Amino acid sequence: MLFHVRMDVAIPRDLDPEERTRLVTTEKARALDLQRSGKWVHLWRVVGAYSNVSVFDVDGTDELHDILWNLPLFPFMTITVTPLTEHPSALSANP
Ligand SMILES: O=C(O)C[C@H]1C=CC(=O)O1
Repeated sequence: MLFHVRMDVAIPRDLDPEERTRLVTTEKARALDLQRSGKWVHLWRVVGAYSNVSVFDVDGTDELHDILWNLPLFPFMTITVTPLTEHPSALSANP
C-alpha cells in the first residue's frame, strides 16, 4: 500500500546541540536504510520549511505506524498520513 506522508519537524531550540546532532545523524541513517529497502520510495524537502513530503510503500497501516513511531525524530515531528490509490486516469491504469 502507498501512503503520502508529510513530516513537519520542530526540534526545540534549547535541545542540547550534541543530542540534536545525534538525532539528525541517526534519522538520516534510518531514512537511507528505509529508502534502500524500498519502503520509503520518495523523500522531498518542502521548500522554505523544515518539512518533508514522502511516499511509503508498505504492507499496511501497522507497518507504516511502526516505521514512523520508531524514527529518531518522531518525538519532534507532526505527521500527516494520506492513504493513496491508483487514479483511474493515470498512465499506469491505462496501458
Ligand atoms: O529532515 C527531515 O525532513 C526529517 C527527517 C526525514 C528524513 C531525515 O533524514 O530527517
